[in-house]
Amino acid sequence: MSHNISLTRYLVEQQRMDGHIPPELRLLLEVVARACKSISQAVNKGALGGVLGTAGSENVQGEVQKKLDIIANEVLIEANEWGGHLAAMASEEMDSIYLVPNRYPQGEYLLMFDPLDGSSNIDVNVSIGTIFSVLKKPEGHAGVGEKDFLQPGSQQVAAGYCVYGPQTTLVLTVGDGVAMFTLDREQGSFVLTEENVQIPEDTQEFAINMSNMRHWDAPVKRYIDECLQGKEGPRGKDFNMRWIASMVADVHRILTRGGVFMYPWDKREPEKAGKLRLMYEANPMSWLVEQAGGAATNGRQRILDIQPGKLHERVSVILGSKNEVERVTAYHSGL
Ligand SMILES: O=P(O)(O)OC[C@H]1O[C@](O)(COP(=O)(O)O)[C@@H](O)[C@@H]1O
Ligand SMILES: [Mg+2]
Ligand SMILES: [Mg+2]
Repeated sequence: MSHNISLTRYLVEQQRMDGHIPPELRLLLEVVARACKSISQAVNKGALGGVLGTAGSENVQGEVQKKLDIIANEVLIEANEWGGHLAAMASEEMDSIYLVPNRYPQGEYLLMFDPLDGSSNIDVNVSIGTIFSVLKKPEGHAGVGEKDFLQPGSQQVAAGYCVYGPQTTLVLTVGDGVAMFTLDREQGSFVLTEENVQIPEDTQEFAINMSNMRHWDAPVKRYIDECLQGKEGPRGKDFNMRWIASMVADVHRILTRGGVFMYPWDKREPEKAGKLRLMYEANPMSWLVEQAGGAATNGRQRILDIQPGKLHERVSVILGSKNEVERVTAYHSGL
């Protein structure tokens, strides 16, 4: 593989190949990438740029917003609203959908994002990221409303994330495998560094917030308990554990070397299906993981098959190496 293929060239080639992606989608993804580049600059400046700390406000889910949550949200909106490819956007940080203003050309795509994932890691200089997902506006009616966004993840036409870590890496799928692009700061462009990413089917590494153990449901307890028994237990092998608390960084590790990630339903807030958001976190990550040969379920059902009931819907998430995800899912049906 040549290491000089820019994101633009990769997308142009995807567009040419059997018309894999339409030109409007290619341009939209380039704008998202440009916004990520700009968020990456802000992240890099840290205290020097005055971007650390809280903003003194709360988002729609009652979470305290960090300055960077708001900055990243604004960067994504400003970059995308005038391009002519979008009908509307939705974000973890906004109560309702954002319609492209009338003064700008209207498009046929819907963009969803978690502008800054891993907010608790911003101030401690640990990897954070942006997660995004693109749907097509359903045909047959004028205008756009929240209902248009309520499509299962299997309808996504593009999904990806950008992780701001020791390197800034953009990871993308348009339904033809997963590709990774590293930001070359001297050139100012994302360069293809990994194609056809594959997650190994087996793993000896799990990611879960162990402090919630006493609140989990029996199938998750059983799975983790068996992992912890290591060589002496029913699994017959030792397991390692990682928990970064930025989903974007945990998923990036899994796409790089395998593993299983879980943020299951728990008893702390039993009325919520989970902590993570279906539209901005679970759907895009699940599609990437499936495209890399892994699996993603909520314990009972494939995440990409879930019909969302509302924009800010939450979901229980188990994703990563196929055999482990299948095992945890089987435990949920009592097997
Ligand atoms: O602090 P906890 O409960 O372990 O939660 C960590 C999880 O919360 C999240 O940070 C939620 O994302 P936001 O920072 O976008 O709210 C995930 O990225 C991560 O997996
Ligand atoms: Mg998040
Ligand atoms: Mg967020």
